[in-house]
Amino acid sequence: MADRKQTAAKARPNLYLVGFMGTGKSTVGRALARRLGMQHLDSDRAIEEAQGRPIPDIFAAEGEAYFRKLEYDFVHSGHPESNCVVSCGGGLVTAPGMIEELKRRGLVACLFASPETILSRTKGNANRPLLNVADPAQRIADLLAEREPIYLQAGACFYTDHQPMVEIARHIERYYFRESRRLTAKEKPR
Ligand SMILES: Nc1ncnc2c1ncn2[C@@H]1O[C@H](COP(=O)(O)OP(=O)(O)O)[C@@H](O)[C@H]1O
Ligand SMILES: O=C(O)C1=C[C@@H](OP(=O)(O)O)[C@@H](O)[C@H](O)C1
Ligand SMILES: [Mg+2]
Repeated sequence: MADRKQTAAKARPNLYLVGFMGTGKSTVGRALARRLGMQHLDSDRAIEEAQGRPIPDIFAAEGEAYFRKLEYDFVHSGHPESNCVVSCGGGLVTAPGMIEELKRRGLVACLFASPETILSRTKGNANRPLLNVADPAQRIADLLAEREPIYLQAGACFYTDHQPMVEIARHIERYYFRESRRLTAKEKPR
């Protein structure tokens, strides 16, 4: 019986959190993993650990395209197939084919916030090289305009403005329970 329970636990699909910088993917992902009893991974942290250097250094030395290649490798071969809540870096789903790959591997929740909220949540933090510019508000507006169509088709949408993190985690947890049951039922042979 204990064995059967363990086997069932092993089959839980990954939950990927995607969305723009500052929407709360890393923070909410940690809380969600605790609630769901799953491992938490952050693509940014995994890349930094594997590279032995922080993201701004990778961008400065190697450029953004190289960082996107590291994200590609993380998704395709750098993380477990199941049982994980994965907080993705904000640009990870913008490369062609990445959304499809995440959806093939699990469930995808996309977090949203207004440009004002994004600015207030990211200002004063130098760890996001794309926002280390003279006018971060303008950069946020430009990047959002470019990326929003991609985020809108990336997965189930969750709005985070004026929402306590615990509420966001609860909403996504409900989505995960509902959709993972549906997935498991679909996979069961008739
Ligand atoms: N719903 C929220 N309400 C208030 N602050 C938040 C919320 N979500 C995230 N934050 C804060 O915003 C900052 C960025 O969050 P983070 O999880 O790093 O975002 P992301 O990984 O999407 O870039 C952190 O300081 C975090 O505590
Ligand atoms: O949106 C992006 O292109 C990026 C988002 C960052 O992660 P967060 O979304 O967790 O800030 C990090 O991967 C890198 O600075 C690039
Ligand atoms: Mg993050």
